[in-house]
Amino acid sequence: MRAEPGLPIDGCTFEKEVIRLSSRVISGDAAKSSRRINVVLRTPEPATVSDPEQQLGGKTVPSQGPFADVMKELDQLVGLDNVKELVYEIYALLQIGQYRAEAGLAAGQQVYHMVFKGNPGTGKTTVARIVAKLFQSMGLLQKGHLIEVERADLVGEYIGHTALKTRELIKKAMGGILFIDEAYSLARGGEKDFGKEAIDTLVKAMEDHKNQFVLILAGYSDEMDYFLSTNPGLPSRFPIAIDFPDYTVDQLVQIAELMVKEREYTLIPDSVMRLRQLLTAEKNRTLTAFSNARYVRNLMERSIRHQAVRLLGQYTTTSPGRQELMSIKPEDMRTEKRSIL
Ligand SMILES: Nc1ncnc2c1ncn2[C@@H]1O[C@H](COP(=O)(O)OP(=O)(O)OP(=O)(O)O)[C@@H](O)[C@H]1O
Repeated sequence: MRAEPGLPIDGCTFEKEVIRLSSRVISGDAAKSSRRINVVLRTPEPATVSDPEQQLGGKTVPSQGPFADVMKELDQLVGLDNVKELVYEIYALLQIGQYRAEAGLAAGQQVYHMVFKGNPGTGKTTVARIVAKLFQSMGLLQKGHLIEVERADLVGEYIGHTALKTRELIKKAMGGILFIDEAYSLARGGEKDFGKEAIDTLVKAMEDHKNQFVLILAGYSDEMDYFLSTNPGLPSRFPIAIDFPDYTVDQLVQIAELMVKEREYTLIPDSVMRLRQLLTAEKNRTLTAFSNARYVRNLMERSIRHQAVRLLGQYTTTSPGRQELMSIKPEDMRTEKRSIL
């Protein structure tokens, strides 16, 4: 993937004061910057009477165009109300920013680097991918792709190697989002570790390539809080922090139903009951490391395999009917990892 030059902007900048993010907003030096930038804003068409509308977290947003498609994708995610509200606020900010620019009013620059905090499988990567597309459709990012990396991708083996590897990935992320999973591990070895070199290179790139890419640091809540508290220069550079709480059993059941529906399967009522039992037991068993929707996805994929084996055993001379082919039964839902595939 080739790096693209800077983001096109068109005299539209925004005041930090305009945004009130429901998730935590950390005021910072970067956010205080009042330097004017040129941004071509492809702000979504305002909703009109002839323009059918859709809802996002109870708010009305346009239902046509690329922006609308991404909003639809976001709205289909189960729960995540804080994320949906935040996205609506960014949308509102851009919309009003455009009206302000048209009215000749000044505006400050907004910084969109973020911290995503939560356990595995709580939707951090999924949301980051949607945010990338959303920012592209809003004209904030040129390409809207996501480069997902972890410590091993950034940190090298000798002096200078880390800066080289990190710069290479930043280059790939230009026009999109650089998503660093388990970002706290960059501070693992303290001052002498090469992880420190990766952090310094990232901070420099955030200065040198303002508005050309968005950096998202993701990881467990406690570890991320500790990481940010031990790197005092960092919090002010990440004005948006979003918590991804563990899903409830009800939400996980909804997610499971969505996942099987996408594959044209259904959970019969007894299977939903079995799923509830399994989820409750698993949540109690792994208090801290429960992998949420990822656990559900693995369980559903395993159940689909078990259903195939069951059906093949049952139907030796005839083929199963449509209903049988679609139904996941309680006996298909087993937690052990053993599998034929
Ligand atoms: N709210 C949701 N609604 C529907 N599906 C979801 C939701 N959250 C997560 N998923 C699905 O669960 C799976 C895991 O999600 P994702 O990879 O985004 O989690 P994560 O927080 O990034 O996990 P990790 O930290 O382990 O990488 C994906 O298949 C994703 O589509």
